[in-house]
Amino acid sequence: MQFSLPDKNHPLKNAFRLFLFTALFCFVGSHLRQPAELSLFWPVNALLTGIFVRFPWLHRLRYYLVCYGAMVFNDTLFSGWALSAFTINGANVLFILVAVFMLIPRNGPFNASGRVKSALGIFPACLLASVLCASWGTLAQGLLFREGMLRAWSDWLSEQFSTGVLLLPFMLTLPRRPGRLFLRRHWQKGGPVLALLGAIGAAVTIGGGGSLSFPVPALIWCAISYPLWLTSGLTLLTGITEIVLVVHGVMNIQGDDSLLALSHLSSARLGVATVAIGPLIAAVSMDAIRQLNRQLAQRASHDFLTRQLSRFGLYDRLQQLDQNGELHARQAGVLLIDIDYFKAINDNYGHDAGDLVLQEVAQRMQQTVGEAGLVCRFGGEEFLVLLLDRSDAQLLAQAEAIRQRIMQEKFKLRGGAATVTVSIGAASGRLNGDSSEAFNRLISAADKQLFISKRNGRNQTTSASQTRLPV
Ligand SMILES: Nc1nc2c(ncn2[C@@H]2O[C@H](COP(=O)(O)OP(=O)(O)OP(=O)(O)O)[C@@H](O)[C@H]2O)c(=O)[nH]1
Repeated sequence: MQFSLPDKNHPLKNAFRLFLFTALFCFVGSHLRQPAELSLFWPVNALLTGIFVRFPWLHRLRYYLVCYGAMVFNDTLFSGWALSAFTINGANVLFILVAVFMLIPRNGPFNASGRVKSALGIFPACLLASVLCASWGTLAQGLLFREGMLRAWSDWLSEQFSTGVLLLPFMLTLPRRPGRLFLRRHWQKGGPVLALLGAIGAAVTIGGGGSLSFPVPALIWCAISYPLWLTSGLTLLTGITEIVLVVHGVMNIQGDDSLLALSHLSSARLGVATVAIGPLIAAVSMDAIRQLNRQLAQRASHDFLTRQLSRFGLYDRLQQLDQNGELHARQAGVLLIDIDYFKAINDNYGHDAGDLVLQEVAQRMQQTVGEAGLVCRFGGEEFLVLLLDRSDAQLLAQAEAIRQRIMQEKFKLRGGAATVTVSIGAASGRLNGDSSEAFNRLISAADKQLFISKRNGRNQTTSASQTRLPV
């Protein structure tokens, strides 16, 4: 199934299609007028709102006039109305205008996050649009149908509000090829739909005031299992089904002796239970989402292989410390540590062995600096150690301790044991002003020292304050 979309370059074609669309759904709506004057569903307002919000460039006076024309045309032709066709349909256009104005995306085209935001705004938008639409409509209708104003107003409002809230989420989230998307991804996950059918069946069988809420847990299960548009579609269908079943007396919300022998209270209790379980299911799934977010954050901030901070994680940690004022004016020491001839380890022992060396080197570094230092895999076979509040002499001593610890104990690799050495560049300074800038300056100073260590034969530490320590 693919929709034929409005085309910016063909205004006449758009106007023609909008006219037909509006007239068609007005025709459908006016044949749902029951029991008498007011329609059971008047979907055209919500449908047009959805179209105008999804295609904001249609939000032009001329297209509203086309829709209004189609509404008046339908009522003049099929309802036999004259002047009232003009006044009553003003209420419909008012609904569309208010809802579109509140939901239309203001920052650029209608993207996915815009849709979600619009979905959240549907409730207040429909409420305001329905109140205004019902007020205007009741004035016109009061003259026409001579009904009690308050009753007419509340009927009108509740119909417009419920139809808008049911239809618009679906309209705003529906993808272009829903059929193909559904078949490709979700056809095996039938459980939630079966539960929904079961819940509606139970509501019909049990009846009573609580039965309307029976589908709530199944709909939340749908929300967890299916995409937004599909859940919105199923919610729409459930809502329509319930209203139709109630109207035709199939679903008896007043309770009835012909139904299961359950009291009103039992039905209400079941209803309350299903409502209560709804937020619980939502809370459990939110908890799962939060856990997943934590795992993702952990993955982004830590290097998968060595389990040490990634470069991103280090900067993130520094930012946190900085925001807490824990870095200001403190002495920071940076050690840039690069494994010597690491390519040869890969070449001689294989990439897996190279990975083991990286893990073991990181572990030895962490054991040497302990909790006091931050160890980060800065990239490839290069590590960074950050130590706070150390004098230059202490920083160099720490660097030497790391170097010795890595060099002294051979690494057990498949096919033998190898001595691994590292070259270190050290730099230190006070973190005044912008801490991240000061930190970057330290890194670049340490990098220069690392280069000198490499150039002078590797397996040594060089520092900005005290050049080259002995091998
Ligand atoms: N096994 C493994 N190898 C890596 C990883 N990341 C980078 N390398 C390798 O590290 C090697 C770095 O090589 P070079 O930059 O030439 O450095 P080197 O051989 O250590 O030489 P020097 O630094 O000059 O002493 C490259 O062969 C990369 O493929 C990794 O995650 N695992």
